[in-house]
Amino acid sequence: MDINVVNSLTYEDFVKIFGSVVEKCPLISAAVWSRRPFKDLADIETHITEFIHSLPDSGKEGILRCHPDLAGRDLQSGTLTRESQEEQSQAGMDTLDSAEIRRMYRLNAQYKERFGFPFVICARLNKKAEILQQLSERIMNDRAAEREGAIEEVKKICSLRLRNIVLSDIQTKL
Ligand SMILES: NC(=O)NC1=NC(=O)NC1=O
Repeated sequence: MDINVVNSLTYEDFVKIFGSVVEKCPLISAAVWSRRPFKDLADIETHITEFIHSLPDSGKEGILRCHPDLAGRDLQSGTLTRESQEEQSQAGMDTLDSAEIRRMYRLNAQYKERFGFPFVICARLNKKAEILQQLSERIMNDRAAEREGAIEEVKKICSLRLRNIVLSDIQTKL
């Protein structure tokens, strides 16, 4: 996607294209649009990261609360966003056996109970064994450390979704 095209997008089209790079948080792209013109894709990512880091803890936790559980209700009922569905399937969340599903439900519930926001990890960079391992380890963290770690995962998810948008645009052009 040519950066000059991106820089000439109306904010409606910019949000339509980039609004889902942070799960269910189109506000972030709607805010970042004002920072155009962007030098390149990395520049958009930098502005998104800066926006997220500028938020108070409550704002960061709000972003985390917009994420569906891994192997949770939304996956079971088929109501995940397209991006989340692809990411969770790729990590094998849709092929867990009943014992693994029960373990994910239990650990996700315990994690939410402790922190008041859901466990978030970049599913594209982890397979189910690693996800279960991370969930059972990270639940022991203190809240501040866990909030920051989870936001780092949101940034990884965002980075991969941004790249997907650019790549899919190039593919439609070819
Ligand atoms: N709770 C989560 O970590 N959810 C997710 N991580 C991803 O990479 N995609 C999701 O839906």
